[in-house]
Amino acid sequence: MAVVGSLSAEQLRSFESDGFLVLESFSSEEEVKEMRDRMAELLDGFDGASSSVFSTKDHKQLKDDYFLDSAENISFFFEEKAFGEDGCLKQPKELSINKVGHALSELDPVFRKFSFSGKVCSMLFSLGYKRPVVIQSMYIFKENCKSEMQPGIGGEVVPHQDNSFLYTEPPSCTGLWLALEDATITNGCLWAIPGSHKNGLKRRLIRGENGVHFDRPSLSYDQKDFVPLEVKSGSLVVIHGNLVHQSFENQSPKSRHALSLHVVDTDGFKWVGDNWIRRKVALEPLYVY
Ligand SMILES: O=C(O)CCC(=O)C(=O)O
Ligand SMILES: [Fe+2]
Repeated sequence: MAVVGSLSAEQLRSFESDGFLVLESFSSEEEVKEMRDRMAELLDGFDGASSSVFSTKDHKQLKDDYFLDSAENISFFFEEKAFGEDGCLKQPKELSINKVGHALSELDPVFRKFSFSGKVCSMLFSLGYKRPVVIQSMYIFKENCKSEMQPGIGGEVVPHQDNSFLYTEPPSCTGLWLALEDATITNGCLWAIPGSHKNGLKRRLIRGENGVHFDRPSLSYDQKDFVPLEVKSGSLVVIHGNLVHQSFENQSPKSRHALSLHVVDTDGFKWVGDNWIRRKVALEPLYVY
């Protein structure tokens, strides 16, 4: 496949210097709607019987087979706050879901179409990818609860670097975060520390015999170093694998849907065996250069 790079020298400089880049109007309204409608359909078909709470604060559930198996299927994860003391959902399942993942790009035709699109490929080509694969794809809801009784069900994502979770030797992960709704400070937009990608990878999540653990304790970051990345629906945020980023709870009555793809290179880069994702079937590359 012939690919040409779509990023300008100025955009590449900005990415190099900040560790992130916002591409406005990357997706059209129709494309965004198609993905949102498709997710509504997938949720409709989900019975809620088999699922797992997902929280970045508590890594116990990562041991859960449901999570580990989700590397190669389309799984549904509930918000921590979604359940009452009786163990029942406090509100309809559409408002209780944290995310759906982690092989949407591989298995679902609508998300696959976006992931393999010419514009995604040419952007990755600009970044130097030779044989990129979407190693992880997820639809993040960060839902409001549409009730004044319990605002902010959409949970926080604590500060992290994506290379901690998706490690190649040498590191090659880039996050492609597509806003499927406007993301603002009040509904839990991304926040990042500009330039933090230059300070190296601080820790890794290791999959061992008995589930997963971090090899080092978490670092504390100064909140005043983070800048908010408020973006319009359809904007793509390109995230360097070592960039420190986070998001807060949704404190607003508006949801904040997003599609997050994580790409690694498979030409000259080795997917290490102790990553949480251990694929039985190799992924199809977006292109081969
Ligand atoms: O959507 C969020 O709030 C966080 C997403 C994230 O950390 C990522 O896509 O790498
Ligand atoms: Fe991330």
